[in-house]
Amino acid sequence: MHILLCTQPRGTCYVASAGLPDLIYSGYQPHAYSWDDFPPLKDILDAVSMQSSHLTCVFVVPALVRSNVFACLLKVHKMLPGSTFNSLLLNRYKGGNDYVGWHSDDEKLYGSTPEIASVSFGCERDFILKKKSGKSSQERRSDDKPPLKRSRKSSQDDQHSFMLKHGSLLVMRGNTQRDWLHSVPKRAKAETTRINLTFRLVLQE
Ligand SMILES: O=C(O)CCC(=O)C(=O)O
Ligand SMILES: [Fe+2]
Repeated sequence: MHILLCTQPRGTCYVASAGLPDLIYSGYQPHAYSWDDFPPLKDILDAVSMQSSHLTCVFVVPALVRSNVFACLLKVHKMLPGSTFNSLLLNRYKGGNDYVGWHSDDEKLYGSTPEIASVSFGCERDFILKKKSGKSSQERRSDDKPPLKRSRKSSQDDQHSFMLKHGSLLVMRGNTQRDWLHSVPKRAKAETTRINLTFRLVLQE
């Protein structure tokens, strides 16, 4: 698999269906690879988005049945029966120095209430949600400023920390992007690679 490496503090790769508006965030405009460039990712997309009546089709694909990925996709599908996605931002954290800074995925192309299904593989990492301070705060992805502190759920319920383990599924929907920031901070003890797949629906113009 080709991972597009740029100046972000992790590897990223963007895959999207043809004809969608470009994704631009924090000054980055990643090249949109085609699903056909990555057949395994296309299988994953199909599994995540398919209708339940077609679910059995995937069971007969031996490569998927054997893989942990498949169990994960079933989880996504069961939890989000009506959801469809047409783009994927893949993140690769090679070790504890790789991170994503505080941001919200509130780009216009996702609409006002984006649904993001985030599947994680490999090294477990903390994922932190922090309530935005201002009512109309639009703090953007700040990859140049790593979150410094190990966060715990605060007494004001304005911060929550989740350990995203291998095979975990995290879903952000509703007003999550409007009201909350999230980050995956640096972690000295995270020595191995983590791959994170975030499936999103880009609205057609
Ligand atoms: O790696 C993660 O769990 C989060 C990635 C993320 O927030 C993003 O790609 O927008
Ligand atoms: Fe994000």
